Amino acid sequence: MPPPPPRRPRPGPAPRPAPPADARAGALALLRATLGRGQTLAEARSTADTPFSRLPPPDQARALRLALSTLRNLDRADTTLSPHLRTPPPEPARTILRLAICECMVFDAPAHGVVNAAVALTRTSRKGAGLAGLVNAVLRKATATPRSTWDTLPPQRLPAWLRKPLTRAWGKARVSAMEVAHLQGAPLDLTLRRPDQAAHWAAQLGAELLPTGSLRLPAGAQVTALPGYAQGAWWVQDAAAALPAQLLAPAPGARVLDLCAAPGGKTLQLAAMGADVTALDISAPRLERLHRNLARTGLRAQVATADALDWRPEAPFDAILLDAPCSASGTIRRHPDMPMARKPADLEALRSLQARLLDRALDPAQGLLRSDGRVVYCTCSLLPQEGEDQIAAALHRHPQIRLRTPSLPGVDPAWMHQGGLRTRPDHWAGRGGLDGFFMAVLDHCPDATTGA
Ligand SMILES: C[S@@+](CC[C@H](N)C(=O)[O-])C[C@H]1O[C@@H](n2cnc3c(N)ncnc32)[C@H](O)[C@@H]1O
Repeated sequence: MPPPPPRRPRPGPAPRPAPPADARAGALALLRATLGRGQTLAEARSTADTPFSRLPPPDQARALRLALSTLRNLDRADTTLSPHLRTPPPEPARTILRLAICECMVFDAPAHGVVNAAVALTRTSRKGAGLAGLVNAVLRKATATPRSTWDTLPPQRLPAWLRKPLTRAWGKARVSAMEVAHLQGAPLDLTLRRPDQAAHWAAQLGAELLPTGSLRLPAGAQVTALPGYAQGAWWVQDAAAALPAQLLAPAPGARVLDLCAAPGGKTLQLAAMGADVTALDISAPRLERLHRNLARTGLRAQVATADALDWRPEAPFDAILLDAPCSASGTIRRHPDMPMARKPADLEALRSLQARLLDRALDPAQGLLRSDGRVVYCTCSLLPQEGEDQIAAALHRHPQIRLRTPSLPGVDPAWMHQGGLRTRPDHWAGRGGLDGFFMAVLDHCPDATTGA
C-alpha cells in the first residue's frame, strides 16, 4: 500500500491584527481593569505592558481623560444605549459602547469617527470580532441622541453601599448635590510654599486665590509646564486637603510627626512652615513620590518607612498629623473609580486601623506624643464613621484629650461639625467644589481628668 499523503497542516485562526495603539484602546484597557477587575485607575495605569502603558505620554493623558469621563457617566451612557439594546452585550462590546457614547456626548466628538473607531476596536479585541456589527448598529442610533437630552439625565448615582450611609448622615438632598459635584470633576488646586506670595502666584498663573489661601485653576492644565513648578513654588493639593496642616500650625522648629505622610502634600506644608518634620509611611513606593516632592521644592524632612502601629522614635514629638488611610470617598470627584474599586468589606478594616492609629498617636505612653502635645486627625472620607464618630469614640477612650474648636481664616462657619471641620464636594459649589474631609484638633492635657 502506498504511504498516505503527508497531512496538510490545518489552517489556524488568522492572526489577530495588533490592537491600535491609540488613546481609545488605552482608555478601554483602563476601564476594563477598573470595571472588570476592580482595580483602581492608579493600579491600572501602573501595570506594565498594556495598551495604556504602551502609549506615548500625550495619548496616555487623552486615554485617562476618556476613562475618567466614562466612569463619571456610566449611568448616562447606559440610559442612552439601552433603548437600542435588547440585553446588555457581552464584553468587550459593552465597555466599548459606553466609552464611545461618552466620547461623543462629553467631548462633542464627531459621531462618524467615534463609531468607526469603536467598530475597529471591537474587531481587534479578543472575543470581539463577532460583536462589531452590533456595536456599529447600536452606536449609529445612540449617537443621534441630542446633546440636550444627555445633559438632562441624572448624574451618576453612588452605589447603594455608599449612598445609604451617606444619606443617613447628610440627607437625600445633600447626597444628590454631591453626585452633581462628582459629575463635574475637580479643578486643579495648588498649595503655595510661601502663602505670603499668594497674590504674586495668582497673577503669574492666572489662578483664583481661594479664601483659605490655595490657588485654583481649571482642570486639565499641564502641571509641569506651569510657572513655578520647576522651582517648587507650589504643589498640587485639593484646597480641603490643605486645611489640616494649617490647623496644626506648628511653630518654627517644632518637632512634628506626619504619621501617614506619603505622597507628602502635608509634609511639604509643615516643612514650609519651618517645622522639624519626620514623615512616616508604610509604603516605600509612595514615599518615593514624597522624596521627589521634597527634592523639587527643596524642603527638608526626615523620612521613615515603617508601620505607624509599632514604630518608636528616640523622643516624643510636639505634635502629630494623622492623615489616616480611609475609604477616600471624599475624593470621588477626582477618582470616580473609587466606588468600583473599594468594597464595603474594606470599610471595617479601615475603621479599625484608624482607631488603632488614633490610640497610638493620642497616648503619650506609646512614645510618639509629648504629654502636652497636639494631634490633628483627618480623613478624606464622607463617612462619619471614619471622621466624626472616630473622634467621639477616641475622646471616650482617652479622657485626657480635649477637642479644640478649629478656627482658620477663609473657612465657612457652616463647615464646623461636631467639634471639627467637615468639608464636602457640594461645598463652594459655585467655585468648583471641595474634596470631602473631616479634621479635628486634639490636645493632650496631662492634668485633665474624666469629666473635668
Ligand atoms: C491618606 S494617605 C496619606 C496622604 C498624605 N498625608 C498626603 O497628604 O499626601 C494615607 C497613607 O497612610 C499610609 N498607611 C497605611 N497604613 C499605614 C500604617 N500602618 N503605618 C504607616 N502608614 C500607613 C498609606 O501608605 C498612605 O500613604
